[in-house]
Amino acid sequence: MPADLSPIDKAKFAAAKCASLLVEDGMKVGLGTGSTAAWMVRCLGERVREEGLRITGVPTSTRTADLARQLGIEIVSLDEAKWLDLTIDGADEFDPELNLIKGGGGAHLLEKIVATASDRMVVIADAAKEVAQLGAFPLPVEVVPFGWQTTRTIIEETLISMDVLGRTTSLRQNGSQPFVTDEGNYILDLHLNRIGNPRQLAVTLNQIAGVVETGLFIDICDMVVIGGAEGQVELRDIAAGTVRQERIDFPDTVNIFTDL
Ligand SMILES: O=C(CO)[C@H](O)[C@H](O)COP(=O)(O)O
Repeated sequence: MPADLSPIDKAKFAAAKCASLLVEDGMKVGLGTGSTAAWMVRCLGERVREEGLRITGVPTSTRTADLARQLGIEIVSLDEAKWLDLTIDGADEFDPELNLIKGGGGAHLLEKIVATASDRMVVIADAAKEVAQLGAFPLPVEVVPFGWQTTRTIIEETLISMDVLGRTTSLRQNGSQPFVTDEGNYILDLHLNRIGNPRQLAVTLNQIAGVVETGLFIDICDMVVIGGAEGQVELRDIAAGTVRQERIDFPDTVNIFTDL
């Protein structure tokens, strides 16, 4: 087992490796964004190289596109692919109904478009992402830069009538500048602590002019693969009512991680 990987990275790797095995030859696959998704892209790259797996990937960010290209995965735009067999992505939180908060990496707009254009969305996560109720992770809301301060005020006023515990917002920064998404927008992080009704909140926020998309993914995720630091994985499919446990063997050399 590689000595230099932290327990959390081992957990992310286990989930990513397990989900990468769901990909079959000829599939069109949505490639998520973030550190867990990056492991999955590396695992798919390994399968492309070593098994000759033929897949077409649709990346959800420039970061993921760059990584996939480097690893020899053929990538196309969503417009070229049109519809996908499967999207595999990380998440910041998931609840018992597999509703999600995403957007910690600022890519949730493209991630949501890609996930909803897929037959199945599989989330890969470590156990720390599981929550009884969404909201401890600040909810990312992508907003158009034009008039963003007005949009922020309207969001804050709207939150007064919502079933949430906290109501402060912050503009995501990249150093001393606002963080800018791949689509040229800003991100407001909503510090809500607990979201009583995620479905209602998502619909309400999406009605505000200037809001492009929220990081709430409601009824989009089909299955979560939860990885553990010892290589154990749990596959939870709420709709099918199944929970499956498996074990993923870690590669026994350090190099395989750096080579992936
Ligand atoms: O939504 C995302 C990016 O927009 C990521 O999937 C989410 O932030 C999880 O990231 P990580 O796997 O690094 O914990």
